[in-house]
Amino acid sequence: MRTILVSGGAGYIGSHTVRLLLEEGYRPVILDSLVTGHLSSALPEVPFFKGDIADGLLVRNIVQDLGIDAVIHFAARSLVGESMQKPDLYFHENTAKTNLFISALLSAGVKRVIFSSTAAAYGIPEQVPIPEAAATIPVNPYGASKRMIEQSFPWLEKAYGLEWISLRYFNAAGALFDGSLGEHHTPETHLIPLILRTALGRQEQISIFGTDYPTPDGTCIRDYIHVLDLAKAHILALAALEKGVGSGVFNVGTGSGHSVREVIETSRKITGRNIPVLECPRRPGDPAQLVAEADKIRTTFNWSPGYSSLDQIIESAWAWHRKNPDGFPH
Ligand SMILES: NC(=O)c1ccc[n+]([C@@H]2O[C@H](COP(=O)([O-])OP(=O)(O)OC[C@H]3O[C@@H](n4cnc5c(N)ncnc54)[C@H](O)[C@@H]3O)[C@@H](O)[C@H]2O)c1
Ligand SMILES: O=c1ccn([C@@H]2O[C@H](COP(=O)(O)OP(=O)(O)O[C@H]3O[C@H](CO)[C@H](O)[C@H](O)[C@H]3O)[C@@H](O)[C@H]2O)c(=O)[nH]1
Repeated sequence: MRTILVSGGAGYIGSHTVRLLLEEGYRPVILDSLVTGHLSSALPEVPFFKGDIADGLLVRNIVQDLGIDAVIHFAARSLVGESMQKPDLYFHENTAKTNLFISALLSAGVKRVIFSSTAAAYGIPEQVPIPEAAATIPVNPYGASKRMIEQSFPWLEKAYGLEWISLRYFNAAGALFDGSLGEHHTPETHLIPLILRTALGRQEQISIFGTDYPTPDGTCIRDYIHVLDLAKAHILALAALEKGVGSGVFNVGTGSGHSVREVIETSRKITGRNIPVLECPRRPGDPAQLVAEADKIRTTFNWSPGYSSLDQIIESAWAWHRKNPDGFPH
């Protein structure tokens, strides 16, 4: 049985991936500082270490004591707006700490890492759908902090034999379908949770950031990917590294996009609730369209999304929000 260290395993995407690792017969181990994560999202049977990825001693002890075979590295700060206000925080938390984390892993003998990257690595895309080979010119420090780590990987591969896969997620969304696990960020900035909070009457209206984009209905288009499909991509990436498929960068998206208005309309249909909207100016830094070209991950890993229709994404997210209007208790 392979033992996988999951940094950020008490966060949104990490907690769903831990569930899938268990189902697929892996032994996950969580390292999380709980800076944005929730202890109550972690299962009691999964070993949990509260600590920082930059704590080299702790990391080496975990690797040695638990016999870590590979790492899935989710732990990061990921608020684009905050990164514009505090770029140094993002280069410290995401870039510097990840570099320390990987050094500690390598010194303890762990060579396989799956890394959470982002569509923000591309910046404003020149073409949509966006292929992995597109230019990467991030337009915010968050995207830059992740891209710098991707740039370090080939050097670490050459020097130390690091085997790495960087997954560039598009818009992670959705939850477990039984409402037992879902998305709880504070502050919440993502579109779907905010729409569903509005459906629950927790906020008066949902703001639409920009109605004058060059898209069919004037609102931004995004490629929403169900968190379980995202989790599956990590499992397949691990298997690929085990088989020696080789390191590289992969988009994780469906290859098709939905506008903000479409997401609101589908949410009205699924919740049966009134969802008032407020049309607002554009949010700075939002590209009109972000849609993945997803051929590389489909052909290399034989991955395909199973739960990423807009209906399935919103149904599952609604199950979580309705059952847990206040999110996780701690
Ligand atoms: N949510 C998205 O749509 C999205 C899109 C693209 C990329 N990503 C990336 O995916 C990853 C997970 O995102 P998420 O939405 O689950 O975020 P999240 O905030 O829910 O989870 C991040 C987890 O990492 C932990 N953490 C942060 N810094 C840490 C540190 N220094 N040491 C130990 N633990 C630490 C937090 O406590 C939290 O549990 C992040 O790297 C994020 O940048 C997310
Ligand atoms: O109240 C809101 C919130 C969002 N939006 C719009 O909804 C779309 C989706 O916005 P999100 O904030 O949910 O997601 P982003 O596309 O901004 O961000 C995602 O993609 C980024 C890459 O650009 C990063 O990877 C980030 O971590 C990830 O959540 C955007 O057009 C945004 O302008 C609204 O209209 N109203």
